Amino acid sequence: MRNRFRGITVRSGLLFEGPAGWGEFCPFLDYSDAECVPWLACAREAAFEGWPAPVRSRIPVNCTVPVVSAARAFEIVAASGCSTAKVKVAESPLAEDCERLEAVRAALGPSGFIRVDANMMWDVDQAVVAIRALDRAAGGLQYVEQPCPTIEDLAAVRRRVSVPIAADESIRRAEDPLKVAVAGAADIAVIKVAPLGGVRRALRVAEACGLPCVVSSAVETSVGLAAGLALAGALPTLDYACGLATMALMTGDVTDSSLVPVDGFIPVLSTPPVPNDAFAADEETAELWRSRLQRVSDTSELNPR
Ligand SMILES: O=C(O)CCC(=O)c1ccccc1C(=O)O
Ligand SMILES: [Mg+2]
Repeated sequence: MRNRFRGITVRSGLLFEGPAGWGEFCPFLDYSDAECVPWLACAREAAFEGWPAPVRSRIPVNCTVPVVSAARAFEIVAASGCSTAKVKVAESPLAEDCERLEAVRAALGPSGFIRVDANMMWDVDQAVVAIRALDRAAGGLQYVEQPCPTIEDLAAVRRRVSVPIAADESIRRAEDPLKVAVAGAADIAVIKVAPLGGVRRALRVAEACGLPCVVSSAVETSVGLAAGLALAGALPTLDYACGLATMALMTGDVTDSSLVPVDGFIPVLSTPPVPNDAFAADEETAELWRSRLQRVSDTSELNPR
């Protein structure tokens, strides 16, 4: 990673090939075997089944701004070519988040869209105070992603602020993402293809939640990102830019034709890109992933869904 993101500085995962192409299995290292089962289903869908036909050929995307200085945030947004920026907040003092948002607005100009992601860091009162300040600093926020941990808290915040609320962790870490009732608690659903078990399952979650969706990545290589793009490409409607421009967060990729935005859009591929040997893991890391794959495979046979 170019910067620490979600507490990590190095991303690792396992790529495998099947008759339909390459799949990426890359749950974060702190996830339990049970929580990794849908990630494996997503990789297997790419490798063995392929994806449903898309209804659009390119996806508008946001650039992602980690917790960096205001000056660096300006550079990231200006260099991205994107007219929507997603900014990580709540990990640094509110005044610093506000400065970063002012810099992002300066880089985007008045017509750009700014969204923030708090990754569940606030309680309801903190969220209300912070969202009002951030909305002012940004010159208007498009939405705030997962301000608080629970659905009840999202609903409470939503009643007290005018900025729309997006649910992320509330959906992807739910016991059953197909049954989670976010409609009264959020205005927008963030859906991620790997934690939701692949393109087909994520499409069902999108339909079940009944909200406009934003497809976001889990910081995969271009192999895994292609699945997210397939999901964004297959959604019946897509009203917002997606969080799939995360290759820019990484120092490199495993393909020569990296899925990075051009003029704010990334193309939808019909099959995943074919990886090369760049960033091949050391033997210890490879063994960790082989045994993880075996355990998660065993777990998914015990709990078919
Ligand atoms: O949405 C984006 O622009 C980037 C993806 C992102 O923020 C993310 C990436 C990995 C894990 C969690 C998250 C998140 O949205 O919280
Ligand atoms: Mg999020």
